[in-house]
Amino acid sequence: MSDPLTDPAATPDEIAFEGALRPTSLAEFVGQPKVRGQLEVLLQAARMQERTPDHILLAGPPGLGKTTLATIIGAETGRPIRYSSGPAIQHAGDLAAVLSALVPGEVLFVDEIHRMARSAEEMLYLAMEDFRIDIMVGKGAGAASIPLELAPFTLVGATTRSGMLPAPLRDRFGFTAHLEFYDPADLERVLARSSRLMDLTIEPAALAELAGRSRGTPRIANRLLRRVRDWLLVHEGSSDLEGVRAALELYDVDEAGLDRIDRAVLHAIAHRFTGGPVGLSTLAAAVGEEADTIESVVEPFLVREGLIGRTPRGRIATPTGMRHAGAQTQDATLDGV
Ligand SMILES: Nc1ncnc2c1ncn2[C@@H]1O[C@H](COP(=O)(O)OP(=O)(O)OP(=O)(O)O)[C@@H](O)[C@H]1O
Repeated sequence: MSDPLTDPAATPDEIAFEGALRPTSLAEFVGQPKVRGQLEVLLQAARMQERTPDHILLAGPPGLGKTTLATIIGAETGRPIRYSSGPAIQHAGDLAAVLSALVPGEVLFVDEIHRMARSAEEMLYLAMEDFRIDIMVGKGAGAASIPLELAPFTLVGATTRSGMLPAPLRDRFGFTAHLEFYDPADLERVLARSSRLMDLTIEPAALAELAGRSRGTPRIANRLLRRVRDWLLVHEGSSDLEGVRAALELYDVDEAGLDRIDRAVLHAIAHRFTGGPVGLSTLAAAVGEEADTIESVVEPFLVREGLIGRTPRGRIATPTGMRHAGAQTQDATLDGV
């Protein structure tokens, strides 16, 4: 199990908390200036021509605001929004039921769209292009296809793996927004906004500290803020830099945003395997974690921070990573791998 504090995926108990902190307009949406600008033009053009906006694909790692943007697209266009997800659409019939219930102009949000069944994907091609589907009734020689007209709608798909989407589906989106990790200044603004909504007063230096430990991800920033709020309440502590540092120390999040598992992985590569290279399964066994967790949650962050590198022979610690783990560096040329 990965550490829930720094895992970018939402936990079930977070849904209500996240809903309360979700911006409801593009103006309120912090950061991602490029995507915001692109969406503004796209939505305004549709408004001016009184048509449904083009289908939109939101691509990027978890916790960066895809669901939030979908909700905003609904709000900005003044249209109702219906939520679904790839894993919930396991048959073409599941999709037909959703599509046939849409009201004119509705926004249909499909989270994790890359996990939808293949048979449903094919139905979606026609629906996206022509706002109609063919429903198959009967079997064998008596089978017939009945065309069904759909209300015009805007599909907003979200994916953490745009590379896994088949090209014909990707091509049917009029616009793809690529969400990037947030820089610390933007995360500070996310945190300032969230603390206002949570009725918390936190000093700017303390917010900056939290932002620096949030892995470029608003979901993690909000989650750390929630832990700091609890700490302040229980310890009657002060909401300054020292208070935030003490709270994060309790939860094992270090100054670079590394948690217990990140540090265990880095420490194993640096010390046990003397800087690497080491294969994924050996590493997983050494730290007692699932290889999948290491590959999908821990590694991308450590690579992005320049602490480890991936080579054809396995994972290595960079000199920065070796220093972070308190290990001797043997080869200064590894920096920036
Ligand atoms: N740009 C932003 N400004 C303010 N808050 C944000 C922003 N982006 C995300 N958040 C907050 O971060 C949390 C997670 O966002 P959201 O659920 O939209 O992420 P997601 O990309 O859809 O994640 P997943 O891929 O796991 O579904 C929400 O509470 C949301 O309010």
